[in-house]
Amino acid sequence: MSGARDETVAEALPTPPPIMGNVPGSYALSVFRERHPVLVRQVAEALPYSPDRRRALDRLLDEVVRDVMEPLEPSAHDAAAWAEWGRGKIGRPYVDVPFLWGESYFYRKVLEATGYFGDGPWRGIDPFGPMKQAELDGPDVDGELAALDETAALSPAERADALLLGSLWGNRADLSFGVTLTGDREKAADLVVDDRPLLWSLVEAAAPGRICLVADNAGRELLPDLVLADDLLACGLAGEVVLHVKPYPYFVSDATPADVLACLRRLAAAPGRAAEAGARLWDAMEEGRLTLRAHPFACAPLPYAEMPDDLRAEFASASLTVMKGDLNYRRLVGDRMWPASTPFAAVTAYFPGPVVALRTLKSDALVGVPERALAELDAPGRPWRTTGTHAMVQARP
Ligand SMILES: O=P(O)(O)OC[C@@]1(O)O[C@H](CO)[C@@H](O)[C@@H]1O
Repeated sequence: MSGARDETVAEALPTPPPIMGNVPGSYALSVFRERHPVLVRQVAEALPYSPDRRRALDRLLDEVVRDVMEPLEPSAHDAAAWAEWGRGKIGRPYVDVPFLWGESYFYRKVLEATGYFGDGPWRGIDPFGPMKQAELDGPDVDGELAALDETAALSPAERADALLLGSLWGNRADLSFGVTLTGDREKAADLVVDDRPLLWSLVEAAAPGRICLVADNAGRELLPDLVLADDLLACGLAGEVVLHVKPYPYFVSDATPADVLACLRRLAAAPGRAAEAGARLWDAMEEGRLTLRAHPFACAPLPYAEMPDDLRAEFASASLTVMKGDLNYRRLVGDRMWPASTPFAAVTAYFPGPVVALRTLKSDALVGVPERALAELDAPGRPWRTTGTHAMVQARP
């Protein structure tokens, strides 16, 4: 696809309005009204915060319930950046600004309340750490890692595909490395779009390429992401995997460098093939074949179309960028009210290289689904766009 043609396609697309939180009955409104207050209470209970932090969390709860975005403390290291991004937004209700923006700001305010960037003892303490740790220690993970041993019976192509599906469904956070072909067929049936053939042709054509894997959640999603990265490196489909994570805690479970290390340790401590993968990944990090990035833009309230030049150059130099999860999908397509049949290639034409989205559907942003498929999905009258029951693999060369 030539760059010139991409721009023409992009220009031809009318840009729909952003998804907002102030639409009665919408998923976005429920996030602000129901999810955020609960989350603030959960964070407050997860650690023995000192009285000053508890008061700050109470104030945040009040802010969320009153629904007015208050400014960051002027002393915050990033106060100026947020004031600039938030021009015309701060002071308004969370629900009256674009959904992506309001949510992002809320997570920044959680870190302010818990003192994550402050000078006190809570500096650098992940407020979502206890939840992440509980997930990683949970009994399900043992079973999921043990199931990796079943991949020994598969051909390299079957194994790569099974691990890809494990990584994809890991985004639902109830992943399973159920790698039997029956399991794969069941999972494939819930794929709203399945561009796996294009994905693998891109990977193979560039092998051993440099693959950027833009991670989403820690724990039970990051483990299968790492296992997939290991397989790509081990079978020579990738010469280098660049794993992009968040520089600091975000959207509850988003992966940070500390979470990557926790997952590597979890793999190394497991029996069987999981431990072997963990050992290879450890070596790959030491040798620079698996590298970590934690770019500040990963926590910016902005779509990828507005990414800074250094990140653009990074993605441009990759043979493929894989975007994991719902939030990355929203940022990739701009979190707008696209008619769902709008072509994925047209919406992502701005992206500086081949790109694949691996995502379970957990919010309203949706493109690239043909009208007929939409009608079939809508027919039973059950929600499918925001429940995580369906997934998609969308690729653009
Ligand atoms: O990126 P993930 O983990 O797949 O999904 C994150 C997400 O579903 O959680 C939010 C609800 O708080 C949504 O706005 C958002 O898209």
